[in-house]
Amino acid sequence: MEKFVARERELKNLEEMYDSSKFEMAVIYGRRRVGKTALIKEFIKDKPAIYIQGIEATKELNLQYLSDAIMDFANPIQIPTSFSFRDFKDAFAAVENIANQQNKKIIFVMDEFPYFAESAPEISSLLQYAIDHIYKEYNNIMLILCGSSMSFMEHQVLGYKSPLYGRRTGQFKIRPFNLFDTKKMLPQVNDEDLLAYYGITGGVPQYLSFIDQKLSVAENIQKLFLKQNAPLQNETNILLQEELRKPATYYSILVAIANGDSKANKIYQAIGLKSSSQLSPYLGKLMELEIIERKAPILEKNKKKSIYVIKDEMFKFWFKFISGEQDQIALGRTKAVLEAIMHELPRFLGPVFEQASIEWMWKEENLVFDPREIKNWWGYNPLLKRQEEVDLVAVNFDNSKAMIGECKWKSAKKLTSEMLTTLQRRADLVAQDVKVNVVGLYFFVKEADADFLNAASKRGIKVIEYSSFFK
Ligand SMILES: Nc1ncnc2c1ncn2[C@@H]1O[C@H](COP(=O)(O)OP(=O)(O)OP(=O)(O)O)[C@@H](O)[C@H]1O
Repeated sequence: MEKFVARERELKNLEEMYDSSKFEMAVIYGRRRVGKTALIKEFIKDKPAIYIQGIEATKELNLQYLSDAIMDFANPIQIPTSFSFRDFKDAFAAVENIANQQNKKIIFVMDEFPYFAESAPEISSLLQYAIDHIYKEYNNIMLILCGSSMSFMEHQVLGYKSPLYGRRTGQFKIRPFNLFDTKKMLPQVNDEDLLAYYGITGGVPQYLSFIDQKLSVAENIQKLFLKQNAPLQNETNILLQEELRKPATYYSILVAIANGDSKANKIYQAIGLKSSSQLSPYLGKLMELEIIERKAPILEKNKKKSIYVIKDEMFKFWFKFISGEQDQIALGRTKAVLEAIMHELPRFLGPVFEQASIEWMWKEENLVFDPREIKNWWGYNPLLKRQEEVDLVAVNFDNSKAMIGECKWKSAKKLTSEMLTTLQRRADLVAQDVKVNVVGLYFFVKEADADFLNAASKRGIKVIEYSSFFK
């Protein structure tokens, strides 16, 4: 693996758990390829740890591998034998015996926990027994359960119906990298290309690890999606198949959303379902997996105003540029496909830049107030008789104040003073609609020239150039 980067907060919290004088149980979960195992390996690398990964196999084989891991830890130089514990109960008890013998706190990691539970459904109850009657008595075990089946981890491990409910002392939902962590992974890439890679991969560490920093963006797109056996050519299908029973229906829903159907009543019609209530379980599941999200304008209470959009950036890129071209790609006719992607890419990066600007705002310390929420806003402008949108609205703790921002991923010469007027007009519209006092206007741009900076400054609008994000 490349050099491990980011995850500072998670590592610090895990360290604190390890240093405590009590039994601790951390639950780590998140999307596939997001770096759960990498985080665990980094955390345990210089600590006494029994690490075992569940596999899609029988109970006997999972127990055998667990037994091997425990015996290896207890006696690393022993010649391998085929000893196996009688059952998981004995294996869990043995972990405690070893910790007691060695007289130190040990970490016991069960990675891919859902595979253990599939092969041996009693495992959660047996683990609960071990925690309540053994581990909590001696306080020298830190247990880590990890899994990428998010629904399994959320319902069967964290949920109140699980025997393990209430045992965890720390919970870590691992998310893709933001722009700033993405930069740590691709330090040699220039900032402009960085935004493209962030947009294409959604900051998922494994996808970032496929990027060759010496190649151009076009060459990397070719390498990741278009070449024969390209690692992401079929990744969305693989993920849908792994997580869902009826991937075909989900696939059609994603195609509909990617084509611009954002309301439930449009989506169910587009895919031939009978009603929007038939659609809801599918949408629910896709939201749980964080592939799509339901969006509403900031501070909007009326649920009817919400729309569905693809949240996972890699899915967004794939459904926009790859899904319709699979036949061409299979035939190796990728030149025109790549040309079309590169032509559309700046537009695709518009919303990515909005997201990056929001992340800048969350991290910036010298704002007029600390935001409680930062989101888009959209609504009807009665004077212009049309819908208007604002890229970024940040509100303070009691929703009384707002900062308003517009984001433009365009070269300096395409910026005009009308754009500043539009921002001011829209800020007034937001102020009226959500009853806030606007205390700051921001214009986020790729780059700006002196004329634009002057014009903005005269109107009290702060211009934030993309290059300053990293200072
Ligand atoms: N913090 C990190 N720093 C550098 N590279 C990372 C980091 N996290 C993940 N990676 C890269 O991403 C790859 C995938 O990560 P990992 O296998 O840990 O993901 P996972 O969430 O356990 O995935 P899965 O659920 O699919 O097994 C790693 O092999 C590594 O190349």
